[in-house]
Amino acid sequence: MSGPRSLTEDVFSSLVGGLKFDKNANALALDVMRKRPRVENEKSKDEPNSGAAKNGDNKRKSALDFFAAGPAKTAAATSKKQTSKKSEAKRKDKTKSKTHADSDSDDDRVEEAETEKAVVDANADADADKLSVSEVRALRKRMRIKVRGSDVRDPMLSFSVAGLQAGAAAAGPALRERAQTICENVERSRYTEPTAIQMESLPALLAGRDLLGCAPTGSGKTAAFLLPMLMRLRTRPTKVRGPEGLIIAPTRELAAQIVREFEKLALGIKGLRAALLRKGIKSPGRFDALVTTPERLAAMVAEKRVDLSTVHYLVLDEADKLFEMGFLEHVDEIINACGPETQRVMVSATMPPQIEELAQSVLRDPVEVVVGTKNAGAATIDQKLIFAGQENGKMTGLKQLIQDGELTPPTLIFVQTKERAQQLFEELVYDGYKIDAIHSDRTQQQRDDVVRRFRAGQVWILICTELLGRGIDFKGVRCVVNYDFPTSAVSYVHRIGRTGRANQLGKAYTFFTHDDIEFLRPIANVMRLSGCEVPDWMLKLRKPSSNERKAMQQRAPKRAAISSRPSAKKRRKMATKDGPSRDNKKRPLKTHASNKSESDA
Ligand SMILES: Nc1ncnc2c1ncn2[C@@H]1O[C@H](COP(=O)(O)OP(=O)(O)OP(=O)(O)O)[C@@H](O)[C@H]1O
Repeated sequence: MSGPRSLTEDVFSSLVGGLKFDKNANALALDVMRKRPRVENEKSKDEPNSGAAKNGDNKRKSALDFFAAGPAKTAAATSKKQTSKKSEAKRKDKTKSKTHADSDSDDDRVEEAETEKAVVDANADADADKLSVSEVRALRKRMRIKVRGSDVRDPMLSFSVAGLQAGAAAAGPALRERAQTICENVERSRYTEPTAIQMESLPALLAGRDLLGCAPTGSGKTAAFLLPMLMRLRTRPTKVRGPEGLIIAPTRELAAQIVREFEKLALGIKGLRAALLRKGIKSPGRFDALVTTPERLAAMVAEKRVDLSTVHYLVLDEADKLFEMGFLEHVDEIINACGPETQRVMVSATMPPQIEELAQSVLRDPVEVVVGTKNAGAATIDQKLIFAGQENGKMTGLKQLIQDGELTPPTLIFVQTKERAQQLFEELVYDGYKIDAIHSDRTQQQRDDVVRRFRAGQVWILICTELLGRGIDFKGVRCVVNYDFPTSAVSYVHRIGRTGRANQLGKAYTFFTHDDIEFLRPIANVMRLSGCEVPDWMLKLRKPSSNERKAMQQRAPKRAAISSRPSAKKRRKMATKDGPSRDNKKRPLKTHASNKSESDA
């Protein structure tokens, strides 16, 4: 008997040979296909390829507007800001009178009247911020925002109590206080204005819509889904009822970071708590929001330790990664366990077309937002390719970069495997750099410790694998080095995206050898789309076939070990010819700085 196809099967067929997505087999997907109208608010095609490199400078400039505080504000936006100030003053008056009413009486009718008044006030205040249709169109064009979907709301130009409350107007005066607290937290975080993705996501998500958001690395997608979540979660009695919000991320490191961001933005909101789902966690259902990796959650659902039927706001962060094989089966289970009414949010800096189609199939009448050029690197990153000839040329090249002062700390160096992370660490640790390595072979405590010390500036160069490739926000990272060539353009975009975040400038160096040349073109293409100079010959290289690309993604190429020591064979030869081999000379004890704390523990 053949049952309905799962998402896993669908993605598998898409990965093994063209997308054969069976919409009819999936009731939910079928429903989506019937219901989803496709109204184009803006031109939806990506920028044409030609001329992109020529216009690189202009593109970089306009792309910097992801953080709206950029210099080129439209007159419209400025005048609306003044209006917004007026409405904020009005709002303060109203808040005063509201507080007065609250303290004077606890009569239910007063409470009801207040609810209605607050809703009307919020809408009126939000209306004061309203742009005309042509202003909205001009703003989106200037900020390179494309929006698709039915009944899309206007962008939110400022973080205001009225704006936050108007979106979620149904909830009444208690929410006004919450919106006020959120705005204070936003201000404390020094978010002066919403970024492009936040401008569009907030109104849609506050209104309860599903959303698919694609915006460059470091452009504020986390707050784009967290702020509406904070407005949409209900404060509840203390008894255990199950989480209302759920955020899935591909790595524990990213999940932990999202919890920290939640706590920062929710500070002072009574009764709203988020937790990282850990093995030993007691009664996870008592938290309002859970943040987790798919495997951990699926395991706990299977053990019946978490019930997801209460979830009404589900986020898939780094959604395209979560729809890849290995994660997809669990993600599929999680989406089903949350129930069909859950609001679904998917965001990422990259969204390959076949994954996008899959993601679309689980969204209902979504608003789609694309900021900048899809699948390109952030325009704040100066990207460079370095030809190293052979494998051992990379070490020479790296040391040269260090000597030339190009590796401004804090720096991240990406390699393709944990073994190579260890090898590179052992090569560099003797040179006296404040260096460490993070990969999946290290214990969770070591990983947490390394991340903490890197954030604190105690580690200047951090060697890492793809484990840190997605979503991690180390604010000050000035430089990223791809010591090993990334296995896909998507991986490249995310790796280099650890720098150049939040409108800061960053540098990215990528080494390539003779063997990497066959996969150079997709990376050169990303660079061109991001507005960087690339030699013409790279863009004219043969395009790797989709099978070659898939093979490369699944298995990184074999590379000679990173070592300045001669190979074992050479050492044996040297030992018989020249007496004792160099290997017999004792090297200093090699330890990670954090191994100490591990053995101390
Ligand atoms: N409105 C804002 N103004 C200024 N800074 C902001 C704003 N929103 C977010 N940020 C900051 O920008 C940085 C990047 O944000 P975030 O980590 O959400 O990026 P992202 O888009 O999720 O990146 P990635 O694709 O790599 O996951 C963070 O340090 C965050 O605190």
